[in-house]
Amino acid sequence: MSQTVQEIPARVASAEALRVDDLAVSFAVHGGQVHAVRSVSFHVRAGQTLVLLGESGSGKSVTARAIMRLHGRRAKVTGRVELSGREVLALSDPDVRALRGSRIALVPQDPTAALDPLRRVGAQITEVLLLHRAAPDKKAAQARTRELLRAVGIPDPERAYRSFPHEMSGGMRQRVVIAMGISCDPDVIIADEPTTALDVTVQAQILDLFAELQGRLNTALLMVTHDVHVAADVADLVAVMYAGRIVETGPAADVLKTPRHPYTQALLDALPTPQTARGELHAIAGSPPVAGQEFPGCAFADRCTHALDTCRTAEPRLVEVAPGRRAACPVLNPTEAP
Ligand SMILES: Nc1ncnc2c1ncn2[C@@H]1O[C@H](COP(=O)(O)OP(=O)(O)OP(=O)(O)O)[C@@H](O)[C@H]1O
Repeated sequence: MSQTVQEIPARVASAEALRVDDLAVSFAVHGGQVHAVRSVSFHVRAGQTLVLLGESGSGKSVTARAIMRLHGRRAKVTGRVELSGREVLALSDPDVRALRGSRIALVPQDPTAALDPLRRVGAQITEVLLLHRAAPDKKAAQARTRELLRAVGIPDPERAYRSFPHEMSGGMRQRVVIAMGISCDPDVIIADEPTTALDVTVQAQILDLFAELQGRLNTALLMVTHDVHVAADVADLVAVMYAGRIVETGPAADVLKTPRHPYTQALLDALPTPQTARGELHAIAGSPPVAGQEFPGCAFADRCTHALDTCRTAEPRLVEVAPGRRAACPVLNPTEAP
């Protein structure tokens, strides 16, 4: 018999759902390699939300796609990705396909692209349930689809069930994609800028929905965003990315309150506040690195107000700066000489 969302047993809160170790992704391009992601390591436990935060081009989406093995043939991926104890990068293609949608689900930025425009919403969710054998038969899958549409806050699930995607608002479509994502009770949900395409009030509703579902389902959530407010809203842990690397990571409340890397500080300084007068925004000086740009030292040095000469020659390592917190800036976090 199929389970309702409320009936799904709670996962063990301390269980590690996703572990990424030393992930590196590079792309073969004309005349060389673009190193899009390097030395990325983190883990997310059941019930936790980790936000990958950074500007456009920092490597957030490439990281998310590599975890799901959606990186394409031109990419070279090294490192380890462990999903509930299974090594994803070593699995065969059919095994990875079986994992996607069942143990790990993706909620993309654009819900329209994730849905078939020619098929009714209910049929699309029912199909996912049957494909992954999450319901014993069609009737049970249809009943569970209605339950899922209700669980993601769609006011008239019956009508939504029979609707085509274009008959729904962007926010409702994103709820449908989330319903599809949680349909097989995955261990991990990856949400890649899930609210960027939505207007502000709908954004807040969708973030509330993620929080509510997390409380109920105890799924691990990896969210990708460039928006500090989104990170502050949903994250337990945050990993700040710059030029393909994590430059700072730790509990979101600490990292966003007392950042220990100049890039995180700059991101926070660039936020408008109710007191910010027009024209007074502190945009981060300089521009982010372009794809393929290589740095002998710290990639942020040219934009950093704290940079020393050594920052341009020696690559900073991510080191523990407080319990549970790591940052890759020896200038803000000097260690005592041996
Ligand atoms: N298929 C590809 N071939 C070559 N380079 C790529 C490819 N996909 C991504 N990149 C490069 O990898 C880097 C990281 O891209 P990524 O999409 O992860 O950034 P992001 O932080 O998610 O930003 P955005 O929010 O704009 O997607 C960028 O420099 C991008 O140009």
